[in-house]
Amino acid sequence: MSDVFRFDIAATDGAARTGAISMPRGTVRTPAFMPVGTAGTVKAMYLDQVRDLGADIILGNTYHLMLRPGAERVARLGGLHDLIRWPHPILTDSGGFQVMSLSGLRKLDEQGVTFQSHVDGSRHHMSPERSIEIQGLLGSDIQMQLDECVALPAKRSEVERAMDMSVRWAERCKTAFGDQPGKAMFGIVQGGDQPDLRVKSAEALKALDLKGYAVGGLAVGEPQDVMLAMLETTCPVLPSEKPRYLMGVGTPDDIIKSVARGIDMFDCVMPTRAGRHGLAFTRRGRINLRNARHAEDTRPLDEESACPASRDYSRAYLHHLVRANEALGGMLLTWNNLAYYQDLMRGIRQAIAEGRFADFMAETQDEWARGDI
Ligand SMILES: CNc1nc2cc3c(=O)[nH]c(N)nc3c(CCO)c2[nH]1
Repeated sequence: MSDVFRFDIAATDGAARTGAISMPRGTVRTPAFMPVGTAGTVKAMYLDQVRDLGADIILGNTYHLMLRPGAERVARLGGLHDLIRWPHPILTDSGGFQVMSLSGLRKLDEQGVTFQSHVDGSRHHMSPERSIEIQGLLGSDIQMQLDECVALPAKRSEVERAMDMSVRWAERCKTAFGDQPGKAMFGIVQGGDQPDLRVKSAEALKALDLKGYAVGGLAVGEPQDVMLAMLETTCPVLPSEKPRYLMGVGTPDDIIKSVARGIDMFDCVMPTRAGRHGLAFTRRGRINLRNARHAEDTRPLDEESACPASRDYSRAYLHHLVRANEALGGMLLTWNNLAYYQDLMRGIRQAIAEGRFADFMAETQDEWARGDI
């Protein structure tokens, strides 16, 4: 396998781009949605199914995997790809976001984050260097810098402090990552809802000449229009020939509007988490299968879908499974939701390639607006 990491843009339509990221373990068609495989599994799915739905890459988490089974143990077992039997690209988040949202007793300073494991209470310290070392032990193809994501709303001084430190951590992560042909370390733009801080962060990371750039610090409680405004501020500053990854986003509407502003990659727990809670994403919007109105509805979620979970099972049966809290309910709805997300990404890529993305956006939003069938 060649040791090249490269991003080729095949077509653009306004600020939207479609193309492919080529890596030794495979090619990622963009815009891409990355199913979240937090602890080495996309919950309630077999990874063969995930692949068959069209996913080219999945996301893993440094925080979860360093705590259990442990980064050195994963390395001794041959790395994450062999362990979970996913030979395609894996992107790993650096752990900072998860530490701040999951762990106890955490302290963050220039050296890194110190925290207590939510698994067994053990204490850990993670520096930017250690985060990159862990991602290397896991065998990650795209490694994220360690950063500090500030929840919004936040004081400007807090946002600025975290943004400046994240830039310094990006420099340390670049040094720690070194030169790994075929792999990439992405910087993460911070700056909260402050346009000038977003520009400062993007300019500083651009100067590091990294292989890709994430837009972080969003999908943390701000309204969608604030998120989109930050993309309009940030994307034009980032190098157009490098991939742009919007972290933690989002709903289908978030995704389509973010693609229109220049984003190439997404990850979000929504399709998988919502599936486990009885929610189905469809071309006509969201359906809560717990609702009694589905109890005798013999229609499938979407008879036009290629996914068996969407096409072959009645809403009545899905309603029963959800109400009975049966594992199969979460499995089928997760399968349906990931199928819908990958179908949406495929439609987005085709529309951009054919220069009809604006029409595609309008048609898709009209279908959602028509509401539940
Ligand atoms: C659900 N919303 C969300 N916003 C995020 C923002 C960040 C961020 O700013 N930095 C890092 N490292 N990860 C982030 C993640 C986890 C990945 O999905 C986020 N997830």
